[in-house]
Amino acid sequence: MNGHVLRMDGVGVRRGSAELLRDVDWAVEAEDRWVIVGPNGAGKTTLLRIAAAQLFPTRGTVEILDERLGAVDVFELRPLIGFASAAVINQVPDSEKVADLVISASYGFLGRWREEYGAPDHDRARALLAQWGAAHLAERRFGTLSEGERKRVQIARSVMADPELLLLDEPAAGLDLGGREDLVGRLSALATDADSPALVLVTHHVEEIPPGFTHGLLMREGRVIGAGPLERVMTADLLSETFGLPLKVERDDDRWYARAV
Ligand SMILES: Nc1ncnc2c1ncn2[C@@H]1O[C@H](COP(=O)(O)OP(=O)(O)OP(=O)(O)O)[C@@H](O)[C@H]1O
Repeated sequence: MNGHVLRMDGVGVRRGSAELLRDVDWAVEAEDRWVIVGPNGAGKTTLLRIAAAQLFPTRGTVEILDERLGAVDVFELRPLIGFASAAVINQVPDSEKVADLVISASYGFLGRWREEYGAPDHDRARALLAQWGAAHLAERRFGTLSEGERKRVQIARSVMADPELLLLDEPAAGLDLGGREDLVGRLSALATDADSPALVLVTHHVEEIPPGFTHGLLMREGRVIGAGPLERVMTADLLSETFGLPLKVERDDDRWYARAV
C-alpha cells in the first residue's frame, strides 16, 4: 500500500440541485484515528458511505485500500471495511440472534446465511462481544435489545472480519451518560492499540471524541471546514464556523468540551 488507506480528491456528490458534498480532499493513513464532526445535514454520513464503498461520488476520485472506486469490484472491497451505521443495522431482522449477527460478518453478510462457521469464528464472535461489553447478549434476539446494547453489538460485528478500515457512524448516539462514557473508554482502548485498523468515527459532539483519536475533519454544508491533527482543528474559531454559532472549546485530560458563548 502507498500509505493511504483512504484518499479522496475533489469529491462531490450531487442529488438534483442539492450538493451533498463539495470539493472534499481527505487522506487517511493506516495509523490514523479520525473523527468527523459537524452539525445535522453536514454530509458526514454521505462521506462515510463513500469511504465504505457503498456510494459513488458524482465528481472526484476515491481510492480505498489502494483500489480506485469505480475500477474495482466493490464486493471484494467491502469485506475489508468495517462499517457500523444505523443504515446497516436497520436491515437486521428483529428475530436475528446476536451471536449469529456478529459471526455472519466474517463473510460480509447480514444474517447468518452461510452455515459453515467453525469454532474459531464462534470463539472470535464471543470474544468481540465480551470486548464491547455485550457477552451476556449473545443468545438474545436483536429486536429485544436496547439502543445502547444494539450499538455495542453493531461495533462487535463491524470488527469481526478484521477490517483494514473501520468506520463508526455516531456510535454514541442514543446512549445514556454511563453508556457513553463506557463506550468512549472502549473506543479509546481501540484507538491506542497499534494493531487496530485505521479508524473513522462520526459524531455531533466533541465530548464523545475518545482519547487516542489523532485527527479531525470538520464539515458543514457538504464542505470541509478544517482537517488535520486534532489539536490544530479543535479550535473555537473552526468549531464555531462548523456549527454556525460562537463556541468556547476546552480540553481537559485528553477530552474535549464545547459550549455556546
Ligand atoms: N437523495 C437526496 N436528495 C437531496 N438531498 C439529500 C439526499 N440524500 C441526502 N440528502 C441531504 O444531504 C445532506 C447530508 O446528509 P448526510 O446524511 O450525509 O448528513 P449528516 O452530516 O450525516 O447528517 P446527520 O448528522 O443529521 O446524520 C442532508 O441535508 C440530507 O437531507
